[in-house]
Amino acid sequence: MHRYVGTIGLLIFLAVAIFAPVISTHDPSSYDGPSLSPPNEEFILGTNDLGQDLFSQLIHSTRTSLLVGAVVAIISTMISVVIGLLSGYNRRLDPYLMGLCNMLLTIPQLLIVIIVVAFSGSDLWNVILVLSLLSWPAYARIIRSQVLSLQEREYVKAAQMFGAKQLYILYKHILPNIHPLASVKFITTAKSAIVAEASLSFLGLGDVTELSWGMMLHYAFQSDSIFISSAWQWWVLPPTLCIILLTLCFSFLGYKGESEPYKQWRGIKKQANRKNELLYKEITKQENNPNVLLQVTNLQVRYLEKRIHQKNQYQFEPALNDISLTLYKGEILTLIGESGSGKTTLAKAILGMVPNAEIKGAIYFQGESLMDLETKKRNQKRWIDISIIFQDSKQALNPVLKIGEQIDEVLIHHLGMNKQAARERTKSLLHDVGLAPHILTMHPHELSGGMCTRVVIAMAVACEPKLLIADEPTSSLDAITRQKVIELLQEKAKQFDLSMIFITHDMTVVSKIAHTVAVLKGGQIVEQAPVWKVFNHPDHFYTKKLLETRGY
Ligand SMILES: Nc1ncnc2c1ncn2[C@@H]1O[C@H](COP(=O)(O)OP(=O)(O)OP(=O)(O)O)[C@@H](O)[C@H]1O
Repeated sequence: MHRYVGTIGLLIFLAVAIFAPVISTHDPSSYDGPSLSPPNEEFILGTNDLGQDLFSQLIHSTRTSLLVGAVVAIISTMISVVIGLLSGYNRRLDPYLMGLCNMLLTIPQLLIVIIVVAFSGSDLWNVILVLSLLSWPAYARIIRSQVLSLQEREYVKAAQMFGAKQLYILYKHILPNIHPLASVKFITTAKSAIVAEASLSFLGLGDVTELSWGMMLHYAFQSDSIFISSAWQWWVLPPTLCIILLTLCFSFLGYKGESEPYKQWRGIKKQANRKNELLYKEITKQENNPNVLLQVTNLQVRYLEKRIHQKNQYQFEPALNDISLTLYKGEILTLIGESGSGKTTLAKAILGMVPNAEIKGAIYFQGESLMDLETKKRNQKRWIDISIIFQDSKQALNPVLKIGEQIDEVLIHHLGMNKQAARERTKSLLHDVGLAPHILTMHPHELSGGMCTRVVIAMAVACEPKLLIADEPTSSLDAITRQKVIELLQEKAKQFDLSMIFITHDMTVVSKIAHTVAVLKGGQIVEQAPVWKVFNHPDHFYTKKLLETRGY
C-alpha cells in the first residue's frame, strides 16, 4: 500500500514536471500581475512581491527538484556500487578506497557543500556534482562489507571451484544480493538531495537562473512583507508542502509494508490464539500426573513462509500436524524421521523459538502452560529448566568470546553466580565433559567439532535443567567421538535426573540411548513406543521401512 502511494505520488510529480509548460498559467519569470496579489481566478496561488505568478513558479520548480533528486541519486548510487565492488574485490585498492571513504565520512558534509558551492559558483550542475560526490561513502562501505561476506559463502566458493568466471559470479551471485542495498541507497539519496538543494537555495547558495522550491522560499524570506502580511500563506506554504510531499513519496517508496500473505497470516494467528485458549481450559481441568514432565497436546505449527498461493488465497501448510506426546521424568525420547518431517520444528516449538509461525495446541511443562507464558518468562526457562543443543555446535558458540567466558555468562546471568564462583564451576563442567582447563581461554574456531559439541553439552547442563533437547548433536562426529558424546549424555542424564528429547537419523544411536521412540512423518507422529517394541515389532509400515533402509 505504502509503495503504491509513493509511486503514484512520484508519478504525479513527474507528470507535473514534464507538462509544466502546459499546466502553468503564466510565464513564471514574467511580471504579469500586481505585487503580492492574494489567490484569485487569474493567479491561482497569488503573486510575489514582483508580481510573478506563484502557481507557475511552483509547477516549474518541480522540474529542478526531481532533476536534482534523480541525477544525484543515480551518480551517487553508481559510485557507491563501483567503489564497494572494487574495494571488496581488490585487496590492493581496498585500503586506499576505504581510506578515502573514512576521510569523506569524517568531514562535515554540509559545510563542504556550502564552501564548494560558494567558491565554484552556484550553477545547478555544480550543486548536483558536489552533492553526488559527497554522498556515496557510507553505502560504499556497506556494499564492500556485503561483497566480502558474499565471497565467503559456500555457493560462491562452489562456483569458483567449478571454474566460473568472475563476471559470471558477479552477475549471478554478487549483484542480485547487492541490489536491495542499491535500491535503498537510491531512494534515501534522492530524498536528501532534494532537501539539500532546497536548503542551499534557501540560504542563497542556489542557482538564481533556475526556479526551485528552495529559491522560492529564499525570495519569500528576503521580502519584509512576508512577516507583516498574509502573503506567507501562498508564498511560503505551497513550496514547503511540495518539499515535504515529494520527500514523503520517496520515503513511502522505500517503505516495505505488510505483505498480502502476512495480512492473511495475522488473521489465522488470531483464530489460533482463540482456539488455544479453549484447549488450555480443557487440559487444565485434567489432573496432573506428577511424573509427567512435558505434555504436548494437538500441536500444530504452520510457518508463514511455507505457503502456496491458490485462487487469490494463501494456504499455509502445516510443518507439524496434531502432535501429541508425553515425556516422563528421566525418560529419553528419540525423535526419528526423514528430513523435513518436522523434528527440529517440534524441538523449537517447545522452546517457543518459531516466531514466524502459527502455533495451535498446548505445551505443558511441569504442569505449567509454556504457550501462556510471556516471551520473557519463557526465555528465562531456557538453560534453567530446558536446554537445547543445536545440530551445528560451532555455530551455536559466539566466535569472538572465549569458551570460558561463554559458559561463565550462562552461570552469571541465569544462576546469579559471581564471576569467581562461575569460573570455578565452568572449570569443573569442562572437566566433566572431558576437556582440559586450557580450553577456557580458547575461541570456538580453535576447537574441533567434537570439542565444540562437548562445550555445548557443558553449557546445556550448567544450570542442571530438567529437560535437554538435543538436535542431532552427533551428526557431524566420527564414530568414536559419537560414542563418547552419547556416553557423556547418558551419564549427565543419570547425574541430573535429566529427561531428554534426542533427535537423530542414526538408528545405532537410538538403540543405545533411547527409552522411547517417536517416529515423525510429514509433520505427524506415526508411531510412538518403547525402543524394544519399535525395533522388534514396529507397527507402522513407515517405521519398518526406516529400519530396513538402516539395515535393521
Ligand atoms: N523457518 C522456516 N520457514 C518455513 N518453513 C520451514 C522453516 N523451517 C522449517 N520449515 C519447513 O518445515 C518442515 C519441517 O522442517 P524441520 O526443519 O522441522 O525438519 P527436520 O525433520 O528437522 O529436518 P532435518 O532432519 O533435515 O533437520 C519442512 O517442510 C521445512 O521446509
